Amino acid sequence: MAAPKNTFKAALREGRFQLGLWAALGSAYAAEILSGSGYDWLLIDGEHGPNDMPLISAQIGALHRSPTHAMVRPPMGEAWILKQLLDQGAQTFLIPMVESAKEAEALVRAVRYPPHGIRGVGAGLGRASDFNRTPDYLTTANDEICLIVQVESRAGLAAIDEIAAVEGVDGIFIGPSDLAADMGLLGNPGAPEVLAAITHIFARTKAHGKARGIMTVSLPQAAVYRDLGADFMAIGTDVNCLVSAAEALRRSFLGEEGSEKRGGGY
Ligand SMILES: O=C(O)C(=O)C[C@H](O)[C@@H](O)CO
Repeated sequence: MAAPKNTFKAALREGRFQLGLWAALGSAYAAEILSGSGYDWLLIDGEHGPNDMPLISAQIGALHRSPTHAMVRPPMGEAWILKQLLDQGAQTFLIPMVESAKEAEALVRAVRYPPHGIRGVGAGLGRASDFNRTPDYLTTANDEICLIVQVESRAGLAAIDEIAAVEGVDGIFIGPSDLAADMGLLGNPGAPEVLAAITHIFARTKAHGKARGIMTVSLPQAAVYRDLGADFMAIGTDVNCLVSAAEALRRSFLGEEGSEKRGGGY
């Protein structure tokens, strides 16, 4: 019996758009609730959510046998944390702030077993191998890993072709908020200059045969990104959903008009 099939990676390869949601509450219960909401993937945010390894593992577990695929973002793309996340069953990774082919190549090695990489052998202790109940896990795991790197700075923008060309990078994900910030447009990810950069990154990513990803909490902006060719996209966050729904309920009961003001980033 082989490593679990990565349904998200397979969908991208078949050209099937994948709709996602950001999970930053740091709650396995919330992740389990959201797994029934019809999204193709859920991003477990270890960069901006109050997540540690036990919490991320619990969220991976909450999604484990659901139709919603777990995508995990570590705080940084470092081999030691990727090793732990892999053994906990993560198969799809979103790595923040990648700015060179050298960084991307190191990430590819970190998520693969030798001879193609440096991943330590320990999955027999973890969910990845169904706790050592998957006889062929070691020899089949590499192919079911999906590595997505974030391009979200001027340096990453300048290096997009070398990054997208790296064998083993399956997709490029744009972080509009951080990209805007680095472009001197903090809090304004919808600025024309940012859209121009996104358009270029998408075009070069497509040229290298890789998947194009992005996120937004604005549905009009999501339509623009979809028209630009996004292959996978998050259209909201659990935090925003909770805040907006709770405040809308209060206003509705009290008969209040209008909506709460939000900050520029998300
Ligand atoms: O820079 C971005 O935009 C992202 O990478 C997404 C954000 O980190 C996250 O805050 C989404 O809410």
